[in-house]
Amino acid sequence: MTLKVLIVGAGVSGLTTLKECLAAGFEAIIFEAQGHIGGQWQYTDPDPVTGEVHSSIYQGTIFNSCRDTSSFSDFPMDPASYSVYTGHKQFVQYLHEYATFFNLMSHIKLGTRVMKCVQLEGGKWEITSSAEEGAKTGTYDALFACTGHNTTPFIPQFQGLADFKGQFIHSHVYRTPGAFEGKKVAVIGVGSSAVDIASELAPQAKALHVITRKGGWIIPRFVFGKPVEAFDSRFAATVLPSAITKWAQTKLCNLFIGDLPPKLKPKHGILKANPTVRSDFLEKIHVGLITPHRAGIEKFAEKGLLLTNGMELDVDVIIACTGYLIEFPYLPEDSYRAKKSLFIDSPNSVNLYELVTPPNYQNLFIIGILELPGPLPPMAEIQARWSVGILAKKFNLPTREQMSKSIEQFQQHLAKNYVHSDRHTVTIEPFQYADRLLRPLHANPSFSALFRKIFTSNPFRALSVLNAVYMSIPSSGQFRLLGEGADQEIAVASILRIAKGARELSKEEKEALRKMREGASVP
Ligand SMILES: NC(=O)C1=CN([C@@H]2O[C@H](COP(=O)(O)OP(=O)(O)OC[C@H]3O[C@@H](n4cnc5c(N)ncnc54)[C@H](OP(=O)(O)O)[C@@H]3O)[C@@H](O)[C@H]2O)C=CC1
Repeated sequence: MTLKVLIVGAGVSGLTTLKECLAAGFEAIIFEAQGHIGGQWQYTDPDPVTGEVHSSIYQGTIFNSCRDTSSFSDFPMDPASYSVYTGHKQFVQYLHEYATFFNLMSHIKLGTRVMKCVQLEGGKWEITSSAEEGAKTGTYDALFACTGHNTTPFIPQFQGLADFKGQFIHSHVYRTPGAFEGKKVAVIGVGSSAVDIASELAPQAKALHVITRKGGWIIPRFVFGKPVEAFDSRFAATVLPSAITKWAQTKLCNLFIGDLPPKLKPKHGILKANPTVRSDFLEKIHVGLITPHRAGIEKFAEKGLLLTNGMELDVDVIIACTGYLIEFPYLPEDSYRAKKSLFIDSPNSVNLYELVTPPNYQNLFIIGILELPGPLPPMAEIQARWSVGILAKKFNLPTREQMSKSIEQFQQHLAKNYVHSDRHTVTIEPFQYADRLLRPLHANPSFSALFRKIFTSNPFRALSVLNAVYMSIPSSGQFRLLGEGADQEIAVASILRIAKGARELSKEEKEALRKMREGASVP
């Protein structure tokens, strides 16, 4: 019997989930509330009447990971069309190309908002949705929630917020720098939103303050002319002892960016917090355009802020870049939220086995709620393949008790290895996580499996692939080389082209894509 599957959201996670579901022969459909695909990555202007915005993307958003690592594993981004780091417009264009190439659009119902999902006895999901033609209810065998975790702004309960007479916004609604020209601005936080927004506003603002409690490592996009990820590798992440890798990464960072400004220099090590990527932020501090403050917020006052170090800031605008709440309003809350974490007490702690599926509900998969030093799209794709593998009975989930134990161990791991914060409740180490999820599909690119290929296929090519997978920039084709769902032709061609640094798709890639389009693309 064909499984009937509903996917909520047509962003990065929803599109790749749809593609995997169709490839497995499921009857799958996406319900997307907006009138377009792209999810968060589709920039939207504020509503002219209410001022509300859908996406958290601002005009200046540039992908934090580079083109060669960020594509889905079987659909490379052509360097002839895409820049080394893509802006949001280019990335949405890529998502459109992906959806067209894999014939996904006819399986997407735009303008359809999922309102409520209830699990029925026996495990099916009853879904209530609303669209222009009215509300509808349907029943599905499995449900994928792919609406991301950067939608609901997290605004801490700042004391005195109502007393502030200036403008207060969350980064979620920030779009362009123009409106802040000549203003005195305070930005709270030092995550990607804070660092991007501060860097955009600083040249035009009268004063630009950045307030951070813990400081942070700010990693440049380019190091010695290459994307910073070119200095990462599967070898460094999975073969070298982690102490050596961390030492080398810290040395490289220090060498390249110099000593961090004291107000920014964190006590924690380089990968103990989610990384923030931006090349010009430190420069803007060094030339006096941005003033960092190492303090918390004591309270808001009529004319600005009182910081916990006793400093008073007189400002016109305060932008809280304080992150987002993990929230799925259409799901039962106990299907994803941890009741109370023993290790990190945060509303963002989740009760999901492998950060995907809850032990207490069946056939529910949440794709794409991850934080990682690297790109989300290939990881969301792996989560989708893993979930589809479960539904297709390629392997079984462990027992409920085992899943709960594993969630507890993951929480312990977070508490031990990351700064305790609402930001670090879904943080993963990408290679280890990817391999764990791909292992039951026999698709993890292990050294031994790739090494064996030297004796069973063209040895020179197999050696080049092994070398590229372990020593080169971590491109996502490595996840399509083996096992269930493998597509060797496109995977090998794109891995080798990316390792070479060629400036356009290779002939082999074009040929592999042509064959996929003509024969193998999903219906
Ligand atoms: N270009 C891109 O690709 C972009 C990607 N993103 C992504 O979006 C996600 C969200 O990023 P972002 O919006 O920056 O949020 P983050 O959760 O990453 O950062 C929140 C920041 O706010 C601070 N903060 C939270 N609460 C308080 C408080 N009460 N007082 C003072 N400071 C506080 C945190 O400090 P502390 O550490 O002390 O808790 C942290 O510095 C991330 O995954 C990020 O990578 C965002 C923007 C651009």
